[in-house]
Amino acid sequence: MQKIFDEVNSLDKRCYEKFLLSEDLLMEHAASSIASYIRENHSSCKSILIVCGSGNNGADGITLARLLHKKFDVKLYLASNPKSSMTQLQFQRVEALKIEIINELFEADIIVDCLFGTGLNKPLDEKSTNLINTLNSYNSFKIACDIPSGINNLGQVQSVAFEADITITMGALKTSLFSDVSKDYVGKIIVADLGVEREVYEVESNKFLLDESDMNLPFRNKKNSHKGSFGHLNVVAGCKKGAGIIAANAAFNFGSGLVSVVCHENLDLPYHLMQTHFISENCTAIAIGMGLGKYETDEIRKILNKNVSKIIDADLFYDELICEVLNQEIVLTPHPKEFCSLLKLCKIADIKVEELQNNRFLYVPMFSKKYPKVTLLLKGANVIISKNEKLFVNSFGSAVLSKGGSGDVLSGLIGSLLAQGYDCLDSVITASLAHTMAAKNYDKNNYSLLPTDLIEEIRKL
Ligand SMILES: NC(=O)C1=CN([C@@H]2O[C@H](COP(=O)(O)OP(=O)(O)OC[C@H]3O[C@@H](n4cnc5c(N)ncnc54)[C@H](O)[C@@H]3O)[C@@H](O)[C@H]2O)[C@@H](O)CC1
Ligand SMILES: [K+]
Repeated sequence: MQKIFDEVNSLDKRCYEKFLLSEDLLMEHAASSIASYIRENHSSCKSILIVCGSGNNGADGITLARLLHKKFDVKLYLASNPKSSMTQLQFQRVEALKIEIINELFEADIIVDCLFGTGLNKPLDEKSTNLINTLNSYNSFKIACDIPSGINNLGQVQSVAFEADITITMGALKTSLFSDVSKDYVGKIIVADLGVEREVYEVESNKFLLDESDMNLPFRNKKNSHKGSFGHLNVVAGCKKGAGIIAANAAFNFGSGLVSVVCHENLDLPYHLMQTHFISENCTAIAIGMGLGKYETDEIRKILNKNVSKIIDADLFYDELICEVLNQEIVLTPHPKEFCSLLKLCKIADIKVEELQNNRFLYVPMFSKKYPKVTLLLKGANVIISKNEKLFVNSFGSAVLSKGGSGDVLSGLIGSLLAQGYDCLDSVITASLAHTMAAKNYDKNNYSLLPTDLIEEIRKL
């Protein structure tokens, strides 16, 4: 996993003070990283348009123009006059080289967006909005320097933002790149070193971006085993029984030795799933909430107080009963609307979904601080997992998963690992990665995925 930071100004400052690197040197490395990327990946392209603002993001762009001059047909567009001292210095350097400054935008082979970086501190005016809209309308390959212009430090987009194919971000990963809104703008993200290795530049952080290698699949490492060695998950099926059956099916395919669906009515289940009317004596984990609908409160309370690992989803986020278990080691997997209800029930905030979506990295830590034993997974374009003030982002999700039943599969995967003895955080991290990797491997199209297709891909991981 890789560290994520809310801000990097203090890390830049640490570089000046601790390693005696100058701002000029850092900027040279920033621009050099973009130049190397272009030389290595787009050597056959001819024209490059670099669009610069008045601050140091613009200065990165002006420096880049100098580095690529002569190798490519480089044109600089200055959206406003160089303001920061670094921008002015870099500008004098390109003037000395007679690099062409243009007043009209055009569809170059590559566009590099250096309009605003981390210094964006107010809404875009009409001129900047129009400029970004024009750049977005071009078919050029689009590179964002540090962060696509228009995304602020909270990962919010007020009107428009540059739609990058790739973002080359300076020094370290920033939280703002991983808001749900940012997902449509950042493209692929790579980190540029600023004169020292990344591990030297970075300090401690409690936020992490998950990599594929963080997925710890339940491969068997003991030969002497039987079905009881891999746990028994009970999935409580409610009114909408399909949800529970999907979860149970996913759980069985993800390695749980036994899976039972708990339901008072007799169900017609696939042969590998068992049915029980009450929680099994030997169950090692419970999944509850999906498709639950109306139910007997006392019965659910009894299940929630059973001393085994639990994953709770869906309908229970609208019931005050949930507040009774928040001091247990449990897993909660709400989508944004359910999380808003949960925040209200536990008196943290009374907010609408839009407010949450604009501030996911604010409300998730608030919840975790109040309930450190809970492992929370907030669904979204970029899934956020949090436990005891540590936060993990899974950015592998895609629109393929935006279908009914995907969440039930995820609950089943988490339940399966809990039943097999994983702790809450490990279950959630591995299940979430497996869920998104399976969706990524589904190669038909991005609209037709069925829960059964997803489970089929899980089987192939
Ligand atoms: N500090 C350093 O050592 C380094 C900084 N670097 C670059 O510097 C960037 C940050 O530079 P700055 O702090 O100068 O900020 P920016 O270059 O992001 O922009 C700030 C400038 O834009 C103006 N501005 C902000 N919002 C505006 C809006 N909505 N409409 C019009 N004007 C607006 C500000 O008044 C200021 O002049 C980073 O994103 C990165 O690209 C990199 O070169 C790496 C090293
Ligand atoms: K930018």
